[in-house]
Amino acid sequence: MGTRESSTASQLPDGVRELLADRIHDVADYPRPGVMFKDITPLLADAEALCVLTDVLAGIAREHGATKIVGLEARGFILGAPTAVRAGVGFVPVRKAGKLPGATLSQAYDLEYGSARIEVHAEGLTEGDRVLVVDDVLATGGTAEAAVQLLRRTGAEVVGLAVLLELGFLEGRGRVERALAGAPLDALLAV
Ligand SMILES: O=P(O)(O)OC[C@H]1O[C@H](OP(=O)(O)OP(=O)(O)O)[C@H](O)[C@@H]1O
Ligand SMILES: Nc1ncnc2[nH]cnc12
Repeated sequence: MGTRESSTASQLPDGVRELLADRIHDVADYPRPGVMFKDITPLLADAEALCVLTDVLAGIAREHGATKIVGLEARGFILGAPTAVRAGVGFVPVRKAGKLPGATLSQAYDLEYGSARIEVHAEGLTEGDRVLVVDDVLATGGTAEAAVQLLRRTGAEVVGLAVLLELGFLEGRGRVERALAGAPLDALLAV
């Protein structure tokens, strides 16, 4: 995968950028013609890369004083849960509609390739929680924007969003930064 430097302040230790970037593979025309899908499964399958990625994300969580990690279904769960363990905080899932058993708050959004609705348990977060949102890819920013808006409605403070990879050409950063209202957006890699 060809990458440029992230436009965030995230400083990756020597060699880590390559370790991660080399294990994200391009898949053309998936899931729709015209989409270049960024497949993170080779990275997940590599013990060293997964461990390093989790450590970097946990470092961001500590830096921001996060008390909870929120992962966005589904790939955000894979990265978010081990990050929470490493950071010593709890994990809260934001799920696609209809998957959570309790009372939920809900938010609709558009994707690069479709539209969807996300939900969180209404009592999963409360005032006083400091939330770091974790996901794999920032594309159009629709998912992250909706997640930040949804999480604010719980009363929690969103202290940042951390993603493995930002697709800069889709220009999602602006809308997400507006939603974050000053909280940092850390993208470890950007193309
Ligand atoms: O910035 P956006 O344009 O909103 O796109 C980014 C989102 O799209 C992908 O999730 P997807 O909804 O495809 O679900 P998955 O993780 O379940 O595959 C990705 O994991 C992000 O959550
Ligand atoms: N091009 C892409 N690759 C991987 N995940 C995505 N989520 C939205 N767009 C994506």
